[in-house]
Amino acid sequence: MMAIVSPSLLAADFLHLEKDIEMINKSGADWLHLDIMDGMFVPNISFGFSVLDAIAKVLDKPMDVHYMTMRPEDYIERTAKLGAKSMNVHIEACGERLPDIIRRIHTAGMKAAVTISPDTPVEAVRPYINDVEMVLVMSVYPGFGGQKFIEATIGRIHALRNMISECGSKALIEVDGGVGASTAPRLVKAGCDALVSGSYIFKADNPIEVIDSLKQLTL
Ligand SMILES: O=C(CO)[C@@H](O)[C@H](O)COP(=O)(O)O
Ligand SMILES: [Co+2]
Repeated sequence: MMAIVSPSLLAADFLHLEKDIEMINKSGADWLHLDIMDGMFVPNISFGFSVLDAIAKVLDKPMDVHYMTMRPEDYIERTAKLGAKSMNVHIEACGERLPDIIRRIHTAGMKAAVTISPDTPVEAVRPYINDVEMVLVMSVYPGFGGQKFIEATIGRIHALRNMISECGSKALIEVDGGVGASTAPRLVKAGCDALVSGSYIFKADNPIEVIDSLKQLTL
């Protein structure tokens, strides 16, 4: 099976977003990854619903929305209204509200992904592993694009892959941060199903070819 590729729009040219969305539509990308930040959960602010609404009108691919916010549950219905495929919420932000948030994401008709930052043990997702469609593993500290890949992520992906098979879960593993030519093949080998990649794709001379090269990585 080919890797799922989800380009992260954070690295796009925000003055010419339409051009980048058209490129994504033409490309072999499976999803479009959209990073929402609130300046509280992470020390940065990205973009909000006025931008998401505009994107939704021209985008042909499913939206993979990554909430780096303290209260993602406040936006479940609006995210579903956009037509988003999945909502990725951080375990560190949701705490004990997580089971209810997962239920509400499903009721709104979306797939739910539980997301873990680099310092959160992989074991923290075990209680939810049969309830979510995906686990998003951060391979950088969330908040900014263009950071260096944290090598310890490879071991974390192996551990998560083992947990998923032990528990008979169908959850996909997605990885986010510093994914490029030297890291993507090792991540897929370790058991990743889906690769989020921002700078490596959008800063390339030929982003469509880069997306294809990531897709060629077989699971
Ligand atoms: O969620 C985030 C950052 O917080 C990511 O989705 C980044 O946007 C990935 O960018 P690169 O590391 O691939 O440049
Ligand atoms: Co992201």
